Amino acid sequence: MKLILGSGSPRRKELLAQLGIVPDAILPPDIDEDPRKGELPRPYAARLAREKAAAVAAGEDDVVLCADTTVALGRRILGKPRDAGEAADFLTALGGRRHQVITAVAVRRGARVWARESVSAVKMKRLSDAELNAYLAGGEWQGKAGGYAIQGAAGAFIPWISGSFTGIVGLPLAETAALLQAAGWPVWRQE
Ligand SMILES: Cc1cn([C@H]2C[C@H](O)[C@@H](COP(=O)(O)OP(=O)(O)OP(=O)(O)O)O2)c(=O)[nH]c1=O
Repeated sequence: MKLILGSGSPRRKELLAQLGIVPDAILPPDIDEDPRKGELPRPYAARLAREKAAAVAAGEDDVVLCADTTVALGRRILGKPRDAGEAADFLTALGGRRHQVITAVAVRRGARVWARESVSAVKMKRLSDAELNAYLAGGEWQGKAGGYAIQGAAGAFIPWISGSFTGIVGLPLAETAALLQAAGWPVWRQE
């Protein structure tokens, strides 16, 4: 039995390492991440996590772990910005309001799938032009849902959250540990 992390996200590898887990392989999935027409953020994240888990090639007895993080502003899905201009639009829309961060996790072993979602609320302050421009120039928005990373400089823009910090960063560890255990992966084995 191998553990395959189906993710190219360095955050997910690091969060897994917090549990002392080092995957046997890292195989980033390649799927279409376009939302369907009218699709709501939570079902969208849940669908993507499952599709990622299905797309990773693995042996019958291997455990595949995948996740998807989506930022939701009401019914609107904010994915990874295409460029700095889109990141600026996202951050301007998020500033001064509360939004949700959904991370869906899917664990697959053979044909069986265990899945859960973690939903957190995040308040971002309204950004001044100087804050926005400096943040964009720093490049941390790249590859991050909603165009920010709470674990970096954008932590200074976030006075309040309710939910799971690890979920916002990309892999909710409470849910992940429970799903891995359910799939038969010994999370708490003693060395
Ligand atoms: C909101 C937020 C997102 N993120 C990141 C986590 C994810 O890597 C990314 C959302 O994109 P995802 O599509 O969930 O993941 P990914 O494309 O990085 O990797 P893969 O599909 O191969 O697993 O945003 C942060 O690092 N910090 C944050 O505060």
